[in-house]
Amino acid sequence: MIFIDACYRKPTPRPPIWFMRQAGRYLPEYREIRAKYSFLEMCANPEVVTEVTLQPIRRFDVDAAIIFADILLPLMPMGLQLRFAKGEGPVIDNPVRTEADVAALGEPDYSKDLTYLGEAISMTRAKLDPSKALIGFCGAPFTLACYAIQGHGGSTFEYVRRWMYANPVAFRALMKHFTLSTIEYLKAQVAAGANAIQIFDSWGGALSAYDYLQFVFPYIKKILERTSMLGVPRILFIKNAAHYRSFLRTSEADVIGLDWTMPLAESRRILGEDYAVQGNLDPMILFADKDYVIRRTKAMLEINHGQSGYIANLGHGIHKETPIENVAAFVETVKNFRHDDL
Ligand SMILES: Cc1c2[nH]c(c1CCC(=O)O)Cc1[nH]c(c(CCC(=O)O)c1C)Cc1[nH]c(c(CCC(=O)O)c1C)Cc1[nH]c(c(C)c1CCC(=O)O)C2
Repeated sequence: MIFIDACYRKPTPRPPIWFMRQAGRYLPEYREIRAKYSFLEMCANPEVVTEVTLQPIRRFDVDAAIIFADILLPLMPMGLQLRFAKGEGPVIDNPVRTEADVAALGEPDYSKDLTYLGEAISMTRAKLDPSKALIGFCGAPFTLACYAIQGHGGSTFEYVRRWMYANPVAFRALMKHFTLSTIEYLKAQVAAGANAIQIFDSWGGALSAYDYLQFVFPYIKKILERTSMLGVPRILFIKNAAHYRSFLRTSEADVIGLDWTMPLAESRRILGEDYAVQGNLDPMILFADKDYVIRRTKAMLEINHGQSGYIANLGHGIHKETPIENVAAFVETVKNFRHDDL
């Protein structure tokens, strides 16, 4: 699997490629299925999950599939009432507001809870070409806490930051709870057949470097420490984390995911030789004309010319209105890239 080789910084004939949110609404074949089910109904149906996970592989022949699920699913067996409201994104109707709320959270048991996810992973792995990796994933404790505390998404997470500083004991208890359950959640995904895992700290960039180090990073490190024996590469993606790069290299991740605000060459220098990197084309570039998409993709690849340990990806999830022909151009440009292209 060239994706796994690149995660471990082994040489590959070309960089592997997949992209975040590759199974989703920009695909007409996804929208067709989505018209028949709610999002959560889709997630709970292993046949449907297998089908939509494989859709981008069939269409673009990318090197890895990411299992169709959501970072917020594990909150449900903890007693948090999750729903996806039209036009609003995820909503939790009973957010965590007190220390007692944290103490009352259930501890999921993945031999009984969310078993559909393991079934979907095994089913997808069986149908996926052996040369392609299946990626499992989770939300990082801070991003999960953002939804659990605030009850919905946002951009600045002011309420979460305020709550964190006002209730540091409860905040740490919540982070610990999410950390322990996430370790079990990832173990269950690998046991079911996931070949790699990605930790999404989508809102992690909202803090100062000092506060991320104090309140958040120790829990990420714990997850990485406690999943090292699983024998699969671990990708750490923290959105808007340019100000954290100097200490990211103290984690035990195998791959660091970069968004488009973190220059590739500079990030590689800061992270050092021990990490592969993944990213980082701005997903909005896929709205440009096709020649520009190709040019910018080549420019991204050339930065990594001759270096192993690089996985081509977008800098965040693909937008639901992205023109498919530009997605195809992006993937083809990577798949046709050879070192002698320069
Ligand atoms: C923050 C976050 C969530 N979910 C996820 C994150 C972290 C990644 C990121 O930062 O984008 C992760 C996620 N969500 C989904 C995947 C599937 C795998 C893939 O990448 O293809 C993954 C990896 C499916 C999904 N998760 C969701 C959809 C859309 C569901 C639909 O069809 O309506 C999909 C395909 C719903 C979801 N779930 C979440 C949001 C904010 C939304 C609403 C998005 C929107 O409405 O634009 C929470």
